[in-house]
Amino acid sequence: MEIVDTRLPGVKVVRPKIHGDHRGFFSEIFRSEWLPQVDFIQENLSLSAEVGTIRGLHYQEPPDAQDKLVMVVQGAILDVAVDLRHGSPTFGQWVAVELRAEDLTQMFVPVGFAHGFCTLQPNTMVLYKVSAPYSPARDRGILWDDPDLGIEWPVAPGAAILSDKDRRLPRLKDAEPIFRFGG
Ligand SMILES: Cc1cn([C@H]2C[C@H](O)[C@@H](COP(=O)(O)OP(=O)(O)O[C@H]3O[C@@H](C)C(=O)[C@@H](O)[C@H]3O)O2)c(=O)[nH]c1=O
Repeated sequence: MEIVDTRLPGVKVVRPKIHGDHRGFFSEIFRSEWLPQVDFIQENLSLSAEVGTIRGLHYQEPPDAQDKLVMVVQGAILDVAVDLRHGSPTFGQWVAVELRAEDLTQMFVPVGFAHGFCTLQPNTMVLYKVSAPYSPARDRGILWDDPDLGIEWPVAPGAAILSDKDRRLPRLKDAEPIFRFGG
């Protein structure tokens, strides 16, 4: 297993060791000691049928703000985290990592960041642990194509498949400031 930092401090890439043999492979995809500061309490699985499906950019308000550890068990995604912490040197910046079922690469997205992804293959299944329970009342988001973010999504403008909820999300500049850097 290898954990590497990304250009956004706090967002990490986790690469589990894959033990291949004539049957297939075995892999430890999570150990609590890898992320000792985090206590995951819920696990989610989503299936996106079409290439170019975008889910995001999502976060929950405290006290139900969530750390997330995201992986793909079928297909592939471009996984994105955006720094929402006001006062952070990287506020409004994003990082994107390709996660593929073949290599089991994972992205750790801590509290204070929005999370979203775009599917790169049909029938992509994303499995992710979260450190706080789902709270519809505290569910928030930022518009996926907010021009102030400039995220380079791998889908042509107009071709993205989105939920109605995600189409109506605010831009970062219009979102309530919730997270403060260092607080
Ligand atoms: C996220 C979530 C949704 N739901 C329900 C609500 C709704 O009826 C249905 C679909 O919900 P959504 O449209 O919010 O699902 P989705 O757009 O896949 O939301 C997810 O997107 C990714 C990017 C994340 O980071 C997650 O935290 C989560 O926000 O599932 C739960 O019951 N528990 C949950 O934890």
